[in-house]
Amino acid sequence: METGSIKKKNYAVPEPALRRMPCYLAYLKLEHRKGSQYVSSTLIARDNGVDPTQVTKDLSYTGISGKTRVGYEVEPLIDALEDFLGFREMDEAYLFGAGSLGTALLHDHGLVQYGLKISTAFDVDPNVIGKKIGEVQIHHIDEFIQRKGHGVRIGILTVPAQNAQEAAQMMIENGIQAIWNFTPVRIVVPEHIVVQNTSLYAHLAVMFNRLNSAPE
Ligand SMILES: NC(=O)c1ccc[n+]([C@@H]2O[C@H](COP(=O)([O-])OP(=O)(O)OC[C@H]3O[C@@H](n4cnc5c(N)ncnc54)[C@H](O)[C@@H]3O)[C@@H](O)[C@H]2O)c1
Repeated sequence: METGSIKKKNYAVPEPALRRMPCYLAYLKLEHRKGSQYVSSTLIARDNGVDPTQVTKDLSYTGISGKTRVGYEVEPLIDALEDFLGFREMDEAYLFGAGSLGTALLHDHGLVQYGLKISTAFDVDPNVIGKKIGEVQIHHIDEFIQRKGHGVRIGILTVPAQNAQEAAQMMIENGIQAIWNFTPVRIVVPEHIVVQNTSLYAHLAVMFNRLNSAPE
């Protein structure tokens, strides 16, 4: 794996396609483990609940196309998807707020497989500063400000909602260019800053709604 900067910009690719690609990737890895050498777009479509033409279109962004009758060669497609999604380059991130969610993310081994390594965590609580969670040391937020210019461009925001905007501002002022925002606050940032909002609860709300409106 290379260490690198924030992944190549693939802005031309629609977001729904980008969201489907990690699912195809996980599926292809399972197929690879089962010993499959080729897999058809029809099969990928069926097993992922997507239309086959959609699968072909989504996968065409990687530059790989299927062969008539046999479909896609599994291994090269895995490589192409991982390259395309930037999962093979390792980006370094700082985590802000090492509380209950921050700790869970620090314990997650999956992030590294997807090209994100949390190297340091920052907090304001004297009870956690100086401790280690997994391999990651927790420092006082002031140390981040002193580190300005150290080249880390990704920040994971897991502070309480009431501190989110202020923390985001401080992150940006000190070189963070992309914020993975787990707080429920829609933080206001300059246009050039990348923000990705993520909420487990939004999906939970959808699940409850679907469950409660399902026909008897
Ligand atoms: N997106 C999701 O699915 C999801 C799930 C759970 C929680 N959350 C949100 O994540 C955030 C954290 O939740 P939690 O349960 O881990 O809270 P928590 O109270 O356990 O942890 C928050 C941590 O942030 C620290 N902190 C406060 N101000 C800070 C600052 N300015 N800089 C750095 N650290 C600071 C606190 O000391 C604490 O350690 C909340 O905004 C919560 O709403 C989102």
